[in-house]
Amino acid sequence: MSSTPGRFISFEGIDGAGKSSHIESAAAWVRDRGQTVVVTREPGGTRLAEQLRGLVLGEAMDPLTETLLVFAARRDHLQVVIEPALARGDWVLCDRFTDATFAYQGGGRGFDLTVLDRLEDWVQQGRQPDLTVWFDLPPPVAAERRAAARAPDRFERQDEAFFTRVRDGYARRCMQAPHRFARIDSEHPREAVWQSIRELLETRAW
Ligand SMILES: Nc1ncnc2c1ncn2[C@@H]1O[C@H](COP(=O)(O)OP(=O)(O)O)[C@@H](O)[C@H]1O
Ligand SMILES: Cc1cn([C@H]2C[C@H](O)[C@@H](COP(=O)(O)OP(=O)(O)O)O2)c(=O)[nH]c1=O
Repeated sequence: MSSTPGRFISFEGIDGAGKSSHIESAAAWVRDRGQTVVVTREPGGTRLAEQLRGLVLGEAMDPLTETLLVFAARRDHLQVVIEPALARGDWVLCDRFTDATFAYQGGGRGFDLTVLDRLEDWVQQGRQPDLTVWFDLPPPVAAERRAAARAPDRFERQDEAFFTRVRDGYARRCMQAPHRFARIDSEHPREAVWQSIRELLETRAW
């Protein structure tokens, strides 16, 4: 049995911002405090949603198709993994959630935000993360980090202007939900970034 009710924490930011580098450390930190933790990601997190992820990251498609696929993956993920975990009292740490759709499909692709609002309502039925950690850094710095780290997927091949719109999309969501969002300056060295995350978990997640 968990000693506190579960929390749903999402990790967001443009590609190369540092989410993956910190999510396992955050999970270990929470586990050390006696909680059961589920680490998961979007698009993905279930057998079906991982298949949809492969399509979204690999196949050319129009923005509406892309949007419907990420929300279909999210629906399955919520029903199969996230809601059952929260009902058990587990903590769910999720590498990206719906803010990514507003940032990438809304900001990056220019897709209609009012349609995204409606899909969010239908798919999530009011479910939102308790805390969203937004790793923010300038697109050129993220591009340098990515270039040093891995081969690009369909999104990572986009130009700087695309990632500037994605970043602006995150900034808009942050302004709309300041109680939920926490911005971390991830241009800082890794240890400083981790320190900020730890402080955030101590003060806003517990
Ligand atoms: N604070 C940091 N300073 C410098 N490099 C970093 C920092 N955080 C992460 N990196 C490196 O940047 C690259 C992208 O980080 P990653 O965690 O994969 O980003 P994301 O999951 O947000 O796409 C990796 O090579 C990682 O080692
Ligand atoms: C969740 C989500 C992700 N994405 C994109 C952003 C990322 O470029 C990609 C996968 O995210 P991510 O897991 O961060 O990629 P990686 O494992 O390569 O670090 O999917 C969307 O466009 N919309 C969404 O709703």
